[in-house]
Amino acid sequence: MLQQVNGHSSGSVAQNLPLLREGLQEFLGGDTPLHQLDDLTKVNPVTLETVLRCLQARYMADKFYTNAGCTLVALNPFKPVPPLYTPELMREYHAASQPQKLKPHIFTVGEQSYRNVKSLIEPVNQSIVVSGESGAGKTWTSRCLMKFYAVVAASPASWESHKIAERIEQRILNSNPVMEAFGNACTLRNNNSSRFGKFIQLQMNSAQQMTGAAVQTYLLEKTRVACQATNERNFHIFYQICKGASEDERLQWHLPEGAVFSWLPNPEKTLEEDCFEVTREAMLHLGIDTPTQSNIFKVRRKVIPLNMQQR
Ligand SMILES: Nc1ncnc2c1ncn2[C@@H]1O[C@H](COP(=O)(O)OP(=O)(O)OP(=O)(O)O)[C@@H](O)[C@H]1O
Repeated sequence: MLQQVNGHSSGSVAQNLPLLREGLQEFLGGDTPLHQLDDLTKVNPVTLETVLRCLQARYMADKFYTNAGCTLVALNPFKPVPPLYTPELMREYHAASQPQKLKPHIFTVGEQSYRNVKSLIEPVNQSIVVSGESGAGKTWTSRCLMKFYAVVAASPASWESHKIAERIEQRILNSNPVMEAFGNACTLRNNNSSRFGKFIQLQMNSAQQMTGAAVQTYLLEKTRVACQATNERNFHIFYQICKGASEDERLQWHLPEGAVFSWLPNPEKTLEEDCFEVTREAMLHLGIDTPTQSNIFKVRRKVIPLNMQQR
């Protein structure tokens, strides 16, 4: 797309350079401030510069979502923006007669897919592809979508079914900390980088209420357990265990207090992801009881920590 300018192929760009520059000046100096362009299809001429300038202007104005036709471009704000993700806003997008007319948002994408399922006589599965480079915000965006569906697709009629829906909702949200503890690690680009791909399936009944979820994972970077790049870390779960195990558990799991392990580099980095309690709590909600958890966390072979070997 970016190789074509005003309908001409890149071969004729040189001849049209003055025209292009003129168009560029006109666009950049036009009446509409760039941050107000909420759809990249309105950018003209379509060049790398105009698209990036538009996204930059929107980013500076705290507008992190921009449409590009039927695709949504999400910029990572790299700061918390709580008002952008409130349940009230979710309901606003859900209740809107034409959500696509509201400001670009991941909730528009979520709602559109939800309506596509709902509106059809014979429901058709809907897929949302979240892609981008490491640290772009894919995990964040998927979490947002799951929260969105947990809110909008869980309003059943009876108290009993309400309780069931609430449990499913809680389980869906609790799958995130567990998957992230076991499959995410701190890398140079992202403190909470997913080292695996995932296909998340949310299941609904004929009344479009959430009835379950399934997650398929693939391509887990298993080699990270034994080998990590300089300044990167192993999977979060190992640090969580080392930092969060109780005294009894340390004895049981052969993890002396203050032990240093060569396969756990950079333990001094304190990350919010290092919270063992959150993982355990989430596992409990998923139906993994404490004895089963203990079996998972147990280090079966006696591991001699580095600093103990020197003594
Ligand atoms: N919409 C957002 N609002 C606030 N912070 C965000 C948002 N999106 C991303 N972030 C921040 O950026 C960090 C990286 O995002 P995330 O982990 O989702 O990237 P990713 O694309 O999944 O990366 P990887 O491919 O390495 O797993 C998050 O931990 C979070 O701090």
